[in-house]
Amino acid sequence: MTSANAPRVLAGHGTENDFVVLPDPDGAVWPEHRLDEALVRRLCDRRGGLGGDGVLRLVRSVHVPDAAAVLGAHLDSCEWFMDHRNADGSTAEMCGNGIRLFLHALVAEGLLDRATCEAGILVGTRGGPRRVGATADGNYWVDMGPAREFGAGEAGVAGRTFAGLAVSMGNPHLACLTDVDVDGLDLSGTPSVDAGLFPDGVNVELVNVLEAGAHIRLRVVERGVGETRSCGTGACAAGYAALAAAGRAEGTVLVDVPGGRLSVQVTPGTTLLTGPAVLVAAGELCPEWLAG
Ligand SMILES: N[C@@H](CCC[C@H](N)C(=O)O)C(=O)O
Repeated sequence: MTSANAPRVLAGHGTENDFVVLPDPDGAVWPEHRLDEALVRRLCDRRGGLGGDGVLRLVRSVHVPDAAAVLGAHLDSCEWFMDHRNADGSTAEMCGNGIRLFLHALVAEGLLDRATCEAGILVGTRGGPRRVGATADGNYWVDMGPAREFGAGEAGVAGRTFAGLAVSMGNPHLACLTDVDVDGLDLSGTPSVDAGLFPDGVNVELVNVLEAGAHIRLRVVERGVGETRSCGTGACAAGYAALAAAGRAEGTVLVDVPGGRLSVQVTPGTTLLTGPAVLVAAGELCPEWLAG
């Protein structure tokens, strides 16, 4: 079934952190008022909608009203803007798995050529510009900027209290290194955290160190979503915390998540996240469903 008025849609994931992708290069298909919180929730609904941890709109920065404010002098160097929404309809500053899928989808949709993608481009996000590109082996890397510590906190999860490091990757994280086997935890609830330290909410990572400063396993409860099978910014925050716990300010950490494996390279100046991006389907949204 095809219809002239049916918006194009793709579905994909990065280490099984999955997204509904809406191509909207000229901002004409999904103006802000149309892609509202309620529609994002419906799209991400795993039974009544397509299902996903969030939505990524592929749009040129000039068509995003608040892009100039967040990108400033970088507006001209960021042709594209990753308009990310969490499954509950809220916006986030950054999404490490989403931005790799964003680049992959730009190429798949013919909006960016492969050579430019391999060289890397600057993408606008609500957390500022981020450089992202493809690796020779078909993965994607993103320069996430430096991890910034902003205190120590605790998370109440599954009837236990976990101590953690508050780390900003543009968005807020509490990375909790623990000896408790994270695979055995019930993460169906919302973690309790200090609202003073996290006034805008927080993503909580529960982390087992497999090899000090080199290899970790994590599970994550994301702000605006709940438990997901991966979180790119969370992997960076947890990698940074694992290195700090090993007394190091730099290094490369392998991060195992329920949905696969990511690599996080930390230097004093930046954080490089590398991992896969997968498109699963492409088609169109049914006007009848949209009108419902
Ligand atoms: N899954 C993402 C992070 C998405 C945003 C997060 N839920 C927040 O609200 O900060 C990632 O891969 O980084």
